[in-house]
This record gives sequence, structure tokens and C-alpha cells, in this order.
Amino acid sequence: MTKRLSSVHDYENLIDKYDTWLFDCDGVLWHGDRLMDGTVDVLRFLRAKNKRVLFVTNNATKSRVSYKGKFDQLGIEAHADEIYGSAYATAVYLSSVLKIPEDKKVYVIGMKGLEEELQSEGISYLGGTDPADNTLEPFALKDFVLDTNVAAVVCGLDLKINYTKLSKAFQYLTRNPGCAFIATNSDSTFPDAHGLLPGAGSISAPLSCALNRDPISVGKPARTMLDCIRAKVHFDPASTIMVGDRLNTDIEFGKVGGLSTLLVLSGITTETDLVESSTVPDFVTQSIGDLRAAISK
Ligand SMILES: O=C(O)[C@H](O)[C@H](O)COP(=O)(O)O
Ligand SMILES: [Mg+2]
Repeated sequence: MTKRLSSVHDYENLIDKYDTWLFDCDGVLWHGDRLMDGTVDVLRFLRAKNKRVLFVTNNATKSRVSYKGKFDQLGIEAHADEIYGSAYATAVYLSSVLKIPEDKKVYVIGMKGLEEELQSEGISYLGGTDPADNTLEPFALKDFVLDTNVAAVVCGLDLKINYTKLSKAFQYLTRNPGCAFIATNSDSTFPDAHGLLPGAGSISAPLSCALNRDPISVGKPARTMLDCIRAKVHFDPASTIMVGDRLNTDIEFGKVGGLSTLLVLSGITTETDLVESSTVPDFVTQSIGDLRAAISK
């Protein structure tokens, strides 16, 4: 049964109850580069009460280091080792779970942050931000040279998606035996400061259609993200809460991990979604700013 937070007492009790706070980013802390009202105050208050604060985002466009730059720019205290993105989790998955051999590489549909995390895990790659792939010219299959060392295609949110990238990925996935199809995450949309945009799930969807095959998705709700966090940070699930704006990623992720869950209605999920969904968060409130009620005391 979901508890709808409303009174000062509700917010005070919630903050007292949990020692570790995992925050989703898009739709919770911000919309694009527009900070959510109350984000800085609430995070500062939690840190002042010696709570552990971690950031867990499916947004694969930035690496942990470049996310640290965004946090700094927005005036939010955050340390690179507190930031866990699906780009990082995907690089760890490729190196530690798939164990991509050193003489193999991956074909990337995605942005610089994903490339940076692959580099940090020693994974060779092609595609991504390569100018030869970032073209609106028609793809000429007759001129394409297949790299037989490509052992996986990795697909993340790519704001410069095009037919060449999809065609090259399709060649690797159909012509390189055993080529893995990996998505950083499956979010269908994401909240920008001015409205909704197609998310990473909508970038890999054309390949799923062409291949009649879905990718392995590494981001929330998959356990991989939590495994990456637990490999670096010790916390007790019983006193940990996941704060997110999307039921089928953030709240599912919390439930799969045995965490408590707080849904905020400031991002993707609406009241109607909540009423109709079989995914039931432990708590719900309008936005992160509501927690300021506990600060005023
Ligand atoms: O890939 C996407 O669709 C977005 O980057 C994703 O929705 C945002 O991730 P969040 O911070 O909400 O987990
Ligand atoms: Mg979100």
C-alpha cells in the first residue's frame, strides 16, 4: 500500500528512517539543465544529518566525471564516486560480466560519456562520436567494411542518431557470430526542461524491430546497476530508499534490490499511471522539494 506523504511529521519520519538515499536524476533533481526547486536544500540537509547520498541515473550521455561537472555547474554537492550512471554500469558489464577480450571491440551508438566509461574500463570501441558515423548521407552498404573484431553493439541515448549508425550496428549484429546486443537502458522517454523527448529505449527500438530481437538492458531496473554500486559502497538495503520518477525503472529497481521506494510525480510518472500500475511504491510525493517540510523545524 502506497503512503502519500503530506504532513511535516511524514517527512521527518521518512528522513529519520533511512540512512542511505539513492536519487535518480532526470525528473527528480532536474529537467535537463533546469534544477528542481528544493534539490540543493534537501540534499544539503540530508548530508548535514549524516545520510549517505548516491546518484543513480539511466542517462548514458555522461560519464561519472562529466556528471560531476553538471552537478558542480548546478551548485549541487556531489562526488564522482557517488555518481552511478548506465554508461558506467554498461562498461563494467562488458568488462566484468561479458568479459570482452582485449583483441575485441564494441560498436557504439551513443555519446561521449559512454565512450569515456568504455575507455575507463579498457574496452576498445568504434562508432559513437566518430565523424564518419555522424553523417546524414545515405548509408552505402557496398562501401562498408565489416570489422570482424566487433563482439558487441552497445546502444545508449544518442542525440545524433542516424541511419548510418543503425545500419552499421545491424551489420555487426547479423554478420558477426555471437555479437551481443546491449542497451545502456530502456527508458522510452525522458523529461527535458521544455517537455518530453524520446529516450534510450527509443534509440534501440529500430534495431529491435529490424532484428526481431531485444537487447540486454543494463540500466535500472536491472540488478547490474545495484551490483555496480554494491561493489563500491556498503549499505544496508533495509535502511536504504530509492527516489525516482519512473515506475518501470526507478521503483522497480528499488523493489528488485530490496530497497524502500519513494516515487516523485515531478518527472515521467503521472497520478493516472500510478493508479493504473501494478508497480506500487512505498511512498509518493509531488517532488523532492516537499522534503523541505522537515527542514523548517
Ligand atoms: O536514456 C534516457 O531515456 C534518459 O537518459 C533517462 O530517462 C534518464 O535517466 P534517469 O536519470 O531518469 O534515470
Ligand atoms: Mg528519472
